[in-house]
Amino acid sequence: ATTKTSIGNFDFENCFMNAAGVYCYDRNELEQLINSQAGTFVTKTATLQPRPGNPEPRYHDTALGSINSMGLPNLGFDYYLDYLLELQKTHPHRTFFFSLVGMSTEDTHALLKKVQESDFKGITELNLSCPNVPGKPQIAYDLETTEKLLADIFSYFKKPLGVKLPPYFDIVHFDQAATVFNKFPLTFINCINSIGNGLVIEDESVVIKPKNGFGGIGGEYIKPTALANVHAFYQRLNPSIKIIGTGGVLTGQDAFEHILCGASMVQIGTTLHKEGPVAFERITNELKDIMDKKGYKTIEDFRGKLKYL
Ligand SMILES: O=C(O)c1[nH]c(=O)[nH]c(=O)c1I
Repeated sequence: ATTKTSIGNFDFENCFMNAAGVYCYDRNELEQLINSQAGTFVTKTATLQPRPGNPEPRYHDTALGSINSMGLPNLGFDYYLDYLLELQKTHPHRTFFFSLVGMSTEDTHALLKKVQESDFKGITELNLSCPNVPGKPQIAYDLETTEKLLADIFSYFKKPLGVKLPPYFDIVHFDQAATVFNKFPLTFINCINSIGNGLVIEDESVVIKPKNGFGGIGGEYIKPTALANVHAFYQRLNPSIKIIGTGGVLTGQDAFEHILCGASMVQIGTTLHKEGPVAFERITNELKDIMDKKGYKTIEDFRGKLKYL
């Protein structure tokens, strides 16, 4: 079996990659992803200026997953663009993802105009779902603002673009959100970001410093919500808008379920943070074993074919 995939006009040797924020802060980490079994990588979400992020401790692993309130720490847009342009020379046949978001609507447009005018040939992931910048809402929970933002963006942005979404929890919200996304030539949507503003307690205390311990939840806790978001949008979106499945992937079986729900690419966050880039080899082999046992040669043989009772 092969776990290769495609998104838009891009082909990838493997349908696994990191989730933005994990193992993608600088050149050192990104190089490790390039040299791993991952099919591609996405950068840490970049802002116009570098950001130190929230006070530490701001990330904590638990038995069932993780909680984080990083606060968008990153080395700034130019650092990541420079590296991505360098990779276009050293790895001309590979396509990478550039995650970004502005701290204001104006900044978001400034960033995307810089990408549009640059020689960047990869895929842009606009993060509409950061839950950890105090005072800043998760943009994609405001569908009116999201529609206006996408309408303005697509008036000038002509390169491949997808959006990173927070989890939705109401069928009516799936309907309303899909109606908005279907209006635009999106290359993909990525479901889901961490479940925002959870609380993890050990003994009598929170485990992270920012926001009195409130942070985005990842790992085993979130797979049912992640699968539901992947499948809800798979059922509702134009087939031209691919779906990246993120959330709760620990094993090949978890990845199989994301693809069964409609995902064309699977991102790994918490498990990558805990295990390191070798996780890509393990999970890829586990998925290939499942496919071989079931007689599936490619992921297209079962993608989206979730059975109902
Ligand atoms: O706190 C973060 O940096 C962060 N953390 C997340 O869990 N998701 C996000 O999109 C972001 I931008």
